[in-house]
Amino acid sequence: MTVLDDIIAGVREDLAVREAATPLSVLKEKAQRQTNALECVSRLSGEDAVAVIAEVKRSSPSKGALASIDDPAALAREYEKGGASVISVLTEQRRFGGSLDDLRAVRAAVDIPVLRKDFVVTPYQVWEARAWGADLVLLIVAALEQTVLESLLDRVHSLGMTALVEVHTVDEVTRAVDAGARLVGVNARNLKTLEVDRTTFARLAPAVPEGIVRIAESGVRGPHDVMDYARSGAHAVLVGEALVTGESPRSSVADLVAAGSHPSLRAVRH
Ligand SMILES: O=C(O)c1ccccc1NCC(=O)[C@H](O)[C@H](O)COP(=O)(O)O
Repeated sequence: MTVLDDIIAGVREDLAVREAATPLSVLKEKAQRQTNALECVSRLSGEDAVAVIAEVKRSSPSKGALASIDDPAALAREYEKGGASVISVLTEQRRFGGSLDDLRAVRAAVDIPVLRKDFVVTPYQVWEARAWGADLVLLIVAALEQTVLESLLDRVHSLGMTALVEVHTVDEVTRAVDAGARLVGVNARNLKTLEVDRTTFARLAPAVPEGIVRIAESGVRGPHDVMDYARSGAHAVLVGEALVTGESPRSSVADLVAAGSHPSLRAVRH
């Protein structure tokens, strides 16, 4: 069993408990009471600068406890003030210490789009994301059969949200594009070994067709990594650990945003 399999087994157990407590019909009513999801594709398309997706991440399978984050809303507000384009909220409980309550709190605290970052394997979780105010939902290609990926992507779009479709190989890029992804996230973290290889983005980016937004996920330690990813064609970066473990989340985000708009990157922007 891989780490990803293990995480998903736990996610399915927790999901069964929530499904027993809240019927899908109730969830749908809650989702329909939400204001419309915010548009995300153009915000992340890196027209003028590399966009920063800043993550609320308490712990991880690779590093264990990272930060206690007693007030995720306050952290998200700091990220927004630092210039983040999107807030990513890890809602998985067992390995990342997140929750849907974190998602709700962050949604209420900021004006920018919010990503539900979890291991989504059923439409119920997509409805949950909308019911708790998410604008984006992560779909991990490695965790999904192609027909399931396609139907989840359709559900995300039908609810007015955007999917961030995560890939780790060129074959997965093809699957993401065939399924209709508008945002493709290349994760430098191998979900089987948990090793981070920052060269993954440069290898996979050329396989992502023009017109699809390319997001570099994981392994950003500071401004130089944002610039390296940008030179390899990233329109946006997704950053967790470096922000939650730093001294000042607001200035850490601001430093990454400044790096992403560095004049030397104008020549490589496309
Ligand atoms: O972070 C992990 O250890 C991890 C392990 C298994 C599956 C997913 C994992 N992380 C989710 C993410 O994709 C990252 O939180 C995100 O890309 C930010 O990465 P980082 O900036 O390196 O914290």
